[in-house]
Amino acid sequence: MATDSWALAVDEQEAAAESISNLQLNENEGKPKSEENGAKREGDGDKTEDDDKEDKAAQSLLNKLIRSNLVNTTNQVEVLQRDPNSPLYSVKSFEELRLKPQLLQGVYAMGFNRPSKIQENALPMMLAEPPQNLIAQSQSGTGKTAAFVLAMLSHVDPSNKWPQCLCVSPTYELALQTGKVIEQMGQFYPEVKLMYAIRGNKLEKGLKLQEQIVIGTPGTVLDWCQKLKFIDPKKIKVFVLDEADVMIATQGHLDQSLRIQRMLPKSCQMLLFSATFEESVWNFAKRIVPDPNVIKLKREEETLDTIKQYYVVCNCKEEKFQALCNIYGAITIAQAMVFCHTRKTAGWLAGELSKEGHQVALLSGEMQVEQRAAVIDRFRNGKEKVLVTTNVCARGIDVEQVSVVINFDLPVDKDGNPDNETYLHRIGRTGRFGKRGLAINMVDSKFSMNILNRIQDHFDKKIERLDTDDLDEIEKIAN
Ligand SMILES: Nc1ncnc2c1ncn2[C@@H]1O[C@H](COP(=O)(O)OP(=O)(O)OP(=O)(O)O)[C@@H](O)[C@H]1O
Repeated sequence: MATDSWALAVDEQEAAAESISNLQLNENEGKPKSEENGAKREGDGDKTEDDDKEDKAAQSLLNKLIRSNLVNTTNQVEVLQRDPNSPLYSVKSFEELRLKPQLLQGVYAMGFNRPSKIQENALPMMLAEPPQNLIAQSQSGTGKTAAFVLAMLSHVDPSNKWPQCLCVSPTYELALQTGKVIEQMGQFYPEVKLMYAIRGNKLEKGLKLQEQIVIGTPGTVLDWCQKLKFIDPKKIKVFVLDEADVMIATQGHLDQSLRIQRMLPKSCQMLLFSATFEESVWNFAKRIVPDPNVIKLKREEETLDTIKQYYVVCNCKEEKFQALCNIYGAITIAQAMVFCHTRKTAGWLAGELSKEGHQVALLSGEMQVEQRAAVIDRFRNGKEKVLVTTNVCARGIDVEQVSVVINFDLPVDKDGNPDNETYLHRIGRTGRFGKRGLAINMVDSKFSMNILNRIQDHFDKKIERLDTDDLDEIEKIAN
């Protein structure tokens, strides 16, 4: 069915366009000119680099908003020291870091008992004297933000009433989130003040900032350093560039970040963080951070080993819905995620499931990031038992407790080929959890049967046929 890939492409563009225009609508209010270069041309259909950046930024924000704790990993941290002869320090407790008591109190008040894997190595390096430069990469949720926030707070001298730490984030919303962490961790250290260099924060001409830490987006930070001179860049001791992979997706941000970096003194400590580390990020990182120490933490791989996979053959979406109802009638499902191609199908399906008495949450492309986070949060807290979504909305979101995943439509890319990566991400689990899961794929045409076969071949894992009219057979899959 050729319309499948077309529908997906349309849905993706539609969703991207809307989430972007939502973000951009907000962003353009009172925004300095220098940051308006990312505006999307309405209706041009093609995804631009800026759209990708907004996708990434939105995803990163979503992850932050819904994350309640640290992502654990069994992988080992890889450390490349600038000076291989100097001893490699790592710490197993926050006490070993000899933090200021007010900061230690802040760390514990946040519920942190011990450093995360990345923090074990990154914190001693960042807190060392003389200061060391660092490039660190690890997946979202592994404790990078908390690490550099602690480093910034440790390095400021509160008796000096001028900016000493500068942190740049790719978007207004991400800057606010990081700001919140600074405020939380510094809650017992009220002498240290924070200023947001973000759109809408208009200061009087000629003002000199007294706050020791400034967090903002590259355009505004650059203006404040260069044009408006609210900040004297020569007095900056610590420069943090967060979410480098999101940052470089926009040419403007990349240039602005480099221009900020060039205004800083040679002695300034440069720190750069990224969730991913493709070639482009690495090239950018090396330009921002001279003589770096490098810390990398590999992402935990997902696997299909503990997942039982089935497929159901149907003729149309109504039959697929009926099959879904039969499955629900036969086995107890604590929580399920159902993926559809288009927002229209997702909306329709959520409506039908509600009519059947299911508590359904719908994640849809027209929702703002905060609304999406609220839906995911409710679902994670068990307020709804079924989450119906399109792939665009749920990409990158981990809802680990879900034991059943239903592909109401199989994942295909824009050319109509199987999207194996998305398939794995939807139903796979990281080895560590090892929880058994159930995946049910709905097939409704020769096209989708072919996609299913290719996915099966790709992973070399059998996907069994399931007859949803046979209640006994369905019951067996639950065991
Ligand atoms: N040492 C720790 N112990 C317990 N929880 C922690 C620790 N460090 C961070 N956290 C918590 O873990 C979550 C993820 O941490 P953090 O936001 O620093 O990760 P991150 O790698 O910066 O993620 P992202 O790339 O999404 O910003 C947060 O809720 C944070 O409060």
